[in-house]
Amino acid sequence: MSSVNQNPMNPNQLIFKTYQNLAQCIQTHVSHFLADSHPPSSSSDSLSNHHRPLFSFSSLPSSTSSGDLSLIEFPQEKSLIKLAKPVSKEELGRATWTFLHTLAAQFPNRPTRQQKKDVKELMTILSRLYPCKECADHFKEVLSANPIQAGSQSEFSQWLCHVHNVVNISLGKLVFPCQRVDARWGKLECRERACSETDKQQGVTVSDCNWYY
Ligand SMILES: Cc1cc2nc3c(=O)[nH]c(=O)nc-3n(C[C@H](O)[C@H](O)[C@H](O)COP(=O)(O)OP(=O)(O)OC[C@H]3O[C@@H](n4cnc5c(N)ncnc54)[C@H](O)[C@@H]3O)c2cc1C
Repeated sequence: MSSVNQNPMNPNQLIFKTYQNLAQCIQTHVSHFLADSHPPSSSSDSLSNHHRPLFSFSSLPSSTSSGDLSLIEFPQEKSLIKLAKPVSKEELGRATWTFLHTLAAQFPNRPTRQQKKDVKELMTILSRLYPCKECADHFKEVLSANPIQAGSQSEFSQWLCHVHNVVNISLGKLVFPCQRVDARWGKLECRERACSETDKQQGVTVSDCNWYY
């Protein structure tokens, strides 16, 4: 006896069967996707699973170690991305003062003419480009009443402490004791390049030769 199908499908049945297979296929993929969207129990599992979607909202961690910041983990990238949220005037101010006082703490004891010019320009540019307009305008006035002094590291850090205090006073904040500025803003933990032979011959200190260019 031949094994040929004795009941061949008519064209309508064939089309119906094809759609049925297609629907089943889609259903299978969707259920795999949903299963993948739930985070696995260990972080190593999550990193080795290459079929996970890049991220899905259902897999967002409910809380993070960074307090109120919302973070999305990209398992394959092993990186954290902060969801954008507006930066407050206070946060911006603290970050900028941190940058400026840290810069002043690293400033050379014997700055070159170029370095003195650079910090002066930096302050002027800051007073023009500072992202908070009212702060920038106020800082312009502060600078014109208190011209920058950057003849040495201590001169620059004391001047900066003074202008920060001018801003503090205008905001009704406490005045910082500038004799304590070195205790508050110490040296930066950063790998330093070795001094060249010329630097050493000229008696340039390690902290200063990192600055010479
Ligand atoms: C150039 C500039 C201009 C600004 N202008 C304005 C403005 O017009 N209006 C406004 O609302 N905000 C302004 N801000 C922001 C404001 O100065 C503060 O940064 C913000 O209010 C947050 O204050 P804070 O109390 O957390 O400490 P911050 O003043 O940000 O100080 C940060 C830290 O620095 C230390 N510190 C404080 N004073 C001194 C000092 N004199 N010397 C050394 N270290 C010090 C303290 O440990 C303090 O915690 C300005 C910021 C900058 C950088």
